[in-house]
Amino acid sequence: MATLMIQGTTSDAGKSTVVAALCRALARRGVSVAPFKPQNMALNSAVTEDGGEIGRSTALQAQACYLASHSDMNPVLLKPETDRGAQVILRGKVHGHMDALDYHAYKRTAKESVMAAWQALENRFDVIIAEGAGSPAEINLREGDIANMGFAEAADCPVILVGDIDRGGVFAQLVGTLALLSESEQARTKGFIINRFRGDIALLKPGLEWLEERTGKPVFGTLPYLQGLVLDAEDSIGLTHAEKASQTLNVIVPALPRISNHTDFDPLRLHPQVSLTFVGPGQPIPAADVVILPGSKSTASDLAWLKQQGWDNAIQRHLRYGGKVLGICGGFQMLGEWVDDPDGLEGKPVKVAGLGLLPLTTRMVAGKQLRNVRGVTVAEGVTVTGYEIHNGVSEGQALNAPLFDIEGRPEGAVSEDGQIIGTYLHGLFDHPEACQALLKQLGLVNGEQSDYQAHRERELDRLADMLEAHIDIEAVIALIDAGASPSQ
Ligand SMILES: NC(=O)CC[C@H](N)C(=O)O
Repeated sequence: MATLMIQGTTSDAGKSTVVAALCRALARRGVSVAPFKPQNMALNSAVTEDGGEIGRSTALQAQACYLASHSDMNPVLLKPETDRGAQVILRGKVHGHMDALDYHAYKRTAKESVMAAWQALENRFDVIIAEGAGSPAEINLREGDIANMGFAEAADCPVILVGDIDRGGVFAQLVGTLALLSESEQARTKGFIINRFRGDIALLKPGLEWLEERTGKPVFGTLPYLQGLVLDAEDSIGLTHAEKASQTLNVIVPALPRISNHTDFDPLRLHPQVSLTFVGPGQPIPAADVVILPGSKSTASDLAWLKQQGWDNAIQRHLRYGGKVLGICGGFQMLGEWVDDPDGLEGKPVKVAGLGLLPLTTRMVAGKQLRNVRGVTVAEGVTVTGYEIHNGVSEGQALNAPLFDIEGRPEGAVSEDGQIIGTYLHGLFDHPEACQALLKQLGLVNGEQSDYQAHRERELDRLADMLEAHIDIEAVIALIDAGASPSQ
């Protein structure tokens, strides 16, 4: 039983990717390994096999280990609902809503859950690859920390620090981060990984030697910038998309302030016949074949945002021109007549008018619905898989014409003219046949099959290959075996 923690000098330094790569590299060598992220802040979540909710990036790392995901792999998940408050998920279950100050105080209690979850994993697996959050040098958040060094110290595990050279200033990132750590934290930091390097490594060499000399710690390797990597993102939306050979179906998605599970769209980003564009605030809304309203952590406030941006009128115009609209989860709720949140589960108590495109109303009720599902499309009987994460319960006539049949339970809605479609299912494009069938319903008549699951598996292997080629993995394994002993 041994734990290694990967921390980063900044958010988005590539920790999740390094952890996924390391997990796959070790798992395919036959090591019994599991991922662990003590605390994550993200609106992309997954339903675990034990019926809990964790960050998607951790669920992907579980897949990298050939494991089903488990709530213990990410015991604290913070899902921001406003700029200052978040829903706190503890070991897979909703604990409540807290603002930043309350949470800071609550961390001491949360730490017990974090350590209990880690213990449970340690009992099941030989190696745990833990992932930090943000940077360990956030000195204002250091007290009672559970996300980075607070966990590493409690678990007494070694740490590797990842710096992102693509942002520039990587030596300052690494040396500066180290300088801000306490002596014991510095000692447990056993070396570095430089991420996202492009160019001639010969030019970087003198810098790496300087870094090793200056800190007395090794650089385990320098990872290249990976082009076109599409894997479940932790939170931020990568707005670029590769050029497509033939652009057939133009899909636009408003980048809602509280968009949740935008990973639903990854299969579309990769699909050779789909051009997917996220439209941000203030951007003109381009002409499109399909508008998809994504999931939202705060349906009512995102709906207000949508109206402020003029999307309600744009969608009406889009429909008049024969376009189609798909709403997923929060987006589905927005398509109805009312969204009612009497207890303020997602902010303040409100009742707001929806877009009025489907005869249904939604009420937010306590007790989150969390489930992985499997069913068929009503139109063609094609297999679909997905998962549900929502408080809302919808009612109304629209539900009499469902989109899916989930083992006898009608799910979603299709308008009479087929222009407006809604569903609570996330991950609905993941299954290749479902993706093809749904794109057909959205207007792509001769759609090819695009297998996103197979893509994910290939990408994980590609990541592990890349890691093996550029990192001294034997040294990393030796570090895992040695633990946090004061070797340097
Ligand atoms: N995942 C979602 O889009 C959730 C929708 C909404 N916030 C609810 O909880 O019902």
